[in-house]
Amino acid sequence: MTQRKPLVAANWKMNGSKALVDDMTHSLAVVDFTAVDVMICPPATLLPLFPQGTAIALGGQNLSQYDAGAYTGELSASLLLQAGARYVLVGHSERRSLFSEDDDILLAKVQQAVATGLIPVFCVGENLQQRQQEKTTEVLAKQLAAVYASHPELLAKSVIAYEPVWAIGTGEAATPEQAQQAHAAIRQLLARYDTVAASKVRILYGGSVNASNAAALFNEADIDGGLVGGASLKPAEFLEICRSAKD
Ligand SMILES: O=C(CO)COP(=O)(O)O
Repeated sequence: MTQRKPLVAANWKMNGSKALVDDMTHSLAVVDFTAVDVMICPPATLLPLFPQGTAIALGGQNLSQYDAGAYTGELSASLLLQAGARYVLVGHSERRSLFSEDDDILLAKVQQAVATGLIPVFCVGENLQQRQQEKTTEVLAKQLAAVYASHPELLAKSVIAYEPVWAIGTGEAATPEQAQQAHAAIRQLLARYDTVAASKVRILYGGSVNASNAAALFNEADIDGGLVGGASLKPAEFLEICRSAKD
């Protein structure tokens, strides 16, 4: 139905090893990459350990808002690119809440990524209290506006990830209906800034995706793949999730 090719992305967070790089690469060799794009965001030190010349794309989990200089411990977009990344997560809820990344920082990060040729995967999502107070759309609107209202040209270069905070790492995924409703709202909100880009942008669902619930989620009209945490550390299960995504 859609012209959007699905993307299934792994976020290993602060997990993984050289052994997992090898196991995952081996396991994913059988994916039909004409039907789905697959991307892995390992810890940055593991990026160069992935073999070159496979169809698996790589991403960073975070980047600096600065381009170079005296920023001890930080990694620039250019360093990630040179380590093999093509994508980078920006604004994951763990970065927002645990590392105090605010709207201004996140805009700077998306700009750094795009200026350097990385595709930002911009993460948005409400927490439980916001959902219970029926503020989900309002929260999504504010998070998206922080980047795309002032810089609509960044949308055509982005991927969006909808990750409701209450579904991350809890085993309680959004239902396909809940997720589709949020994805449709995101697409509609983005259409304010660029209608064409909004219809083309891939919107991934993240939050307790596993091999049992992936197909039903990916089947929804505005869900263009997933951003998978815990289940992306298990090669056989992650392969199943990749296989659940079709055009
Ligand atoms: O945060 C996530 C991906 O970025 C989701 O994590 P889980 O799949 O472990 O819920």
